[in-house]
Amino acid sequence: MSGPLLPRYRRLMSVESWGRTITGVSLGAIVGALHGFALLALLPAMAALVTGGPSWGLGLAEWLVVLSVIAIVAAALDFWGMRTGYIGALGFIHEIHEALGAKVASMPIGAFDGASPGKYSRMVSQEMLNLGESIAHFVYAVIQRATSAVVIMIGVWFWDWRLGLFLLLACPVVIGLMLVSQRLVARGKKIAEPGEEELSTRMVEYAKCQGALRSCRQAANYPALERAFDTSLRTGRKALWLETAGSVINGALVQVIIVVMIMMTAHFAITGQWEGFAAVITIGMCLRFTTMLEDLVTQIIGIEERRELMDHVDEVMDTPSLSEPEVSAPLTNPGEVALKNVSFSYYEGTPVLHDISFRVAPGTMCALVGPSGCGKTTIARLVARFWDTSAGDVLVGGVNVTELTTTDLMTQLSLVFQDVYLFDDTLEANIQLGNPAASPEQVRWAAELAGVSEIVKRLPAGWDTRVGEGGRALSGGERQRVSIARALVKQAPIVLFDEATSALDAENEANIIHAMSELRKNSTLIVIAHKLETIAAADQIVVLDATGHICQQGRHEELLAAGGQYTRFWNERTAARGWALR
Ligand SMILES: Nc1ncnc2c1ncn2[C@@H]1O[C@H](COP(=O)(O)OP(=O)(O)OP(=O)(O)O)[C@@H](O)[C@H]1O
Repeated sequence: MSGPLLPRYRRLMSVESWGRTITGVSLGAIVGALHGFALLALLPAMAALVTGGPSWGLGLAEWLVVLSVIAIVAAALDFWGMRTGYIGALGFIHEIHEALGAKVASMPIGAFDGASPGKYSRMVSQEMLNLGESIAHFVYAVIQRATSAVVIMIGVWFWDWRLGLFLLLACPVVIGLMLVSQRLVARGKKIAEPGEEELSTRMVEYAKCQGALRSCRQAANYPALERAFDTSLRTGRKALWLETAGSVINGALVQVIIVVMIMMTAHFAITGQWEGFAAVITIGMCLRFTTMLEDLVTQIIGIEERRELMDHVDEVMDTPSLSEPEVSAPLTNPGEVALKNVSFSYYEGTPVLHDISFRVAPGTMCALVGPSGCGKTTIARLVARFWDTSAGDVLVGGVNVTELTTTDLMTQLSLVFQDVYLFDDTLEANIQLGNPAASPEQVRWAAELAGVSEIVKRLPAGWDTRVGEGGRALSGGERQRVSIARALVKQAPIVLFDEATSALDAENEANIIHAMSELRKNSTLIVIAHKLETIAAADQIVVLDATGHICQQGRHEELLAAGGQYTRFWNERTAARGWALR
């Protein structure tokens, strides 16, 4: 979504907050009009002061009363308007957090692919505050200054038509130059932003990958970071030129208006068309008017600078949500998983899976095997509906996953993947996440079985140790054990298990075997299998070739007897293991 900002705010706000914002902005417009009237009233008031007689029907004392009343009323309305506007903006900040949270929860998991975590954290922290500030402060100020300017431009005709005409003619020039200046600033930002983003990503990468960089002797001069620095410097310079040009146009514009106004007024005074005092008053008024215009431009640029933040929010809000039914269709065969003629591509035109069909009966174990990159993990992701298929159907419990609500689908599944993310909380809390209703005994039982208790013994604060963001205080194997314990407490009818590719130590290996046999008692298991023992023990093996087709399917003995890709795969693996053991 693009276009005027106010409607974009509108769609993200509750009726209440929007109402407050509109009240605030309307009060800002009234205050602006009063400021305009006050400035205009200064003209006859000054005339009355100089001549000692009435001007526009009122004497100096009366004009002073008028000015005082305007000042008091404007100050009171200004306070009220700003306060209401700020309350509206605070409501907006609260609501946008909720709206983004709800949106993120309804987005397909695949939509997060490639998005840097920094993008979301920046959006919900600094950017939200800036957007709130924009509506509370900048929009209010723009409306106020713009109304003042309009009132002055109209009112000045009653003072002197020549001045009125000048302001009227100056207006399109002002707006035109303002737009040019604004465009230049915005263009500068657009040019600089990708370079800045790349630089910050490379900086994080540089810090995180120090180990790898040092081992490659690139720690001091990491080429990707140097390139990012150069690009950022180059685009930053370009942006600076454009922004400076914008500011110069802006400043020059105000100066030109001031000079022309002073020259006009001086001309009227010299040619005797105006009294000397009238000329001085007019110059004063014109100076104030130009300051007002300058202010207006600054506020508009402030809003424009925040437009980009609204683009970030809209990008998330416009991401299509996962379509799901209000109520799930009833399961016809709990525990069953079936894929029917499933094809899938992450990017159009580059299919990863082709016409995949297989059925895993409830309570059985299916091993997915095949060369790296053939699509095994993708199959597991489609079962969990991280993405929707390009063609064909995925059925869980006998029902198409698109006919289940996300909550109901997730109730059916436990996911034990390799890239386990743990929350910065205690181990207990991380396991309990699998089933918040699990008793402490159940959590300990799962922890014991998955080998988490072993980890606890080694940690300084035992069960109370926090595992750090993402679980960085634990090794990869340990994190997977926590994930297995989660699956054990959840006791979901179906478990999707991605076996570790790396060699595990004997302790880890034994724990995983135990946990798997426990899971197998009550659940259907789909394992992305790497260990020969797991593969041989499966009730069914689905063999994929490098192109993402199923090339063989059956039990271990049948497949070995049939020859072909599975036999080659098996022989290679057993040979490799034999080689490793010798
Ligand atoms: N999020 C993604 N976006 C685009 N392409 C992807 C994405 N995830 C995987 N792929 C690509 O899809 C193909 C299948 O990947 P997948 O992870 O399913 O393979 P795999 O068989 O599980 O591999 P491995 O055994 O090495 O884990 C690969 O070519 C991979 O590069």
